[in-house]
Amino acid sequence: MKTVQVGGVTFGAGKMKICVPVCAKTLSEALEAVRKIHTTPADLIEWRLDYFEEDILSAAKAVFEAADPLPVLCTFRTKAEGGEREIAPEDYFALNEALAVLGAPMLDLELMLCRAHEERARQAIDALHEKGAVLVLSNHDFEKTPPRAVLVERYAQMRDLNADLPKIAVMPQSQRDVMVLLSAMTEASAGGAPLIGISMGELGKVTRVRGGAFGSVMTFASKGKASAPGQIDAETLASML
Ligand SMILES: O=C1C[C@@](O)(C(=O)O)C[C@@H](O)[C@@H]1O
Repeated sequence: MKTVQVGGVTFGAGKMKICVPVCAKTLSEALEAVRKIHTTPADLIEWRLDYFEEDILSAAKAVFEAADPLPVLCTFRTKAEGGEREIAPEDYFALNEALAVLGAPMLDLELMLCRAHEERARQAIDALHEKGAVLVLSNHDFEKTPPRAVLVERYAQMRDLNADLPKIAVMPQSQRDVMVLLSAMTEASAGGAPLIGISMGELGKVTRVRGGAFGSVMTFASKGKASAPGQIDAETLASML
């Protein structure tokens, strides 16, 4: 498998990397959450910016420094894709560019927002890469699992937009849906291209543990507040992996 390096973390080599989200409203809550994550086997931290109620850019350096040596994935998850807050598209791209300037090691941009504002998105993506940030392009469906061909096509669109790590998280309604996601991941990662795939909820838990066998290089686990249905506690997941 091709690898993607972020600080001391090599995605695509060895086991799936464990990412633990921080869903804090204030900087002091975020620092406390980061401290707790350091006691877990997490490989990296996701800072969910849509939960944060203080000034993101003023807090960013303190969060990155507290997390060190773990890299931080900065994610503003929009309401449309299951997040806490709305944001105007220009503010969204500008925020991500500013975070890259401040040294964010990894950033998550949503595929649908990027496609709806493609020219602006490509400009932002180039700017993030110029600053050395690793880009996760993501897509979520908290209701259902779209057909396999749609999922494969979305992974391809993410690669076309220069994603380093394309990511899809969808909700299964049946066991078959879990297999639809795994099958789409297998096709989209053929040839060794790394990606991330998650089937959420109870039914999908198997993908959070065994997704690595189907091309997934990262899995999300919880410490305290989970950021999505089906997330497994970080220590438990590490022992399962
Ligand atoms: O995209 C994802 C994956 C996720 O939704 C999950 O299912 O674990 C959790 C989110 O915090 C993250 O941004």
